[in-house]
Amino acid sequence: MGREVIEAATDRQGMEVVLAINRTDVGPVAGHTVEDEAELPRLLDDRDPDVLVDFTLPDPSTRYVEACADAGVAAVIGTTGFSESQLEVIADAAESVPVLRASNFARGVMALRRVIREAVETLPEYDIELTETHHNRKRDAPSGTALTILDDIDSVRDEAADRVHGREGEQPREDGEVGVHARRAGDVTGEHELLLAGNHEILTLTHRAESRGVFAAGALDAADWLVGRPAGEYDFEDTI
Ligand SMILES: NC(=O)C1=CN([C@@H]2O[C@H](COP(=O)(O)OP(=O)(O)OC[C@H]3O[C@@H](n4cnc5c(N)ncnc54)[C@H](OP(=O)(O)O)[C@@H]3O)[C@@H](O)[C@H]2O)C=CC1
Ligand SMILES: O=C(O)C1=N[C@H](C(=O)O)C[C@H](O)C1
Repeated sequence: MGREVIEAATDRQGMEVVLAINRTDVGPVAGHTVEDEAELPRLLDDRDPDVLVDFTLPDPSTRYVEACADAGVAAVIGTTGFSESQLEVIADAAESVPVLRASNFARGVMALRRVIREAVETLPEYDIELTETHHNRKRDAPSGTALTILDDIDSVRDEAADRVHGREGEQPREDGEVGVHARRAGDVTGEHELLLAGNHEILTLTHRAESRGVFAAGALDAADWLVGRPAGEYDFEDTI
């Protein structure tokens, strides 16, 4: 994703890449020298970017957002898989600078989330199963988007659902539970499908990302929107 973001930002009118970092030396990307992430605090002071866009892992991501808070730089976070304590670090940073975190920067997923909330409210008694499919290199499961969708479901139901991750052996479905299934295969960019079933009918709502460019474009839209906002935590939905 880092590569996608650097390339998209380089091509975008009105945007300038003043700094690119990575853990390992990967050579130049889109003509930009990629520098050592250990140098981030100094580089933020020297280059003075308006905003940092991060797609890495939870541990580096929280270190980067702390560095942004110290340097007064806004942060867009696309990384997924944070623990509760790491989310607290992000919330602390957001007391000093604007921070926008989203598990999925595809606009179609923003629309999917709205439709899912509507469908779950309209069909309160229906069984729900959520399936996500990603490439075989993805580390976190279920995906960040799946967790966001599960929170969306809880937000419109009277009670938080029991999340049942896969099923094995004697495990009949309980009322109100939501089955969650993570598939990892090949080069799949990212698919999320919510199935609602009951009353002799089935409704499936699916989003399929066809290229990682869609996430980079959304993250840059978010970056553009975030610059100049007051300190605080923001969501991709706030940008619409
Ligand atoms: N919000 C959204 O729309 C999207 C979110 N994502 C999320 O973005 C994240 C990154 O995804 P993706 O680009 O596919 O993952 P990759 O594994 O391809 O890249 C991870 C990056 O993090 C770096 N990294 C790994 N470990 C460390 C470390 N300990 N310290 C510093 N840097 C480290 C890697 O550096 P190195 O090159 O040295 O290995 C690499 O640049 C994931 O959490 C994914 O779920 C992905 C797509 C869309
Ligand atoms: O790791 C990925 O690739 C993706 N991760 C995000 C997630 O965990 O939801 C978003 C997208 O589905 C691609």
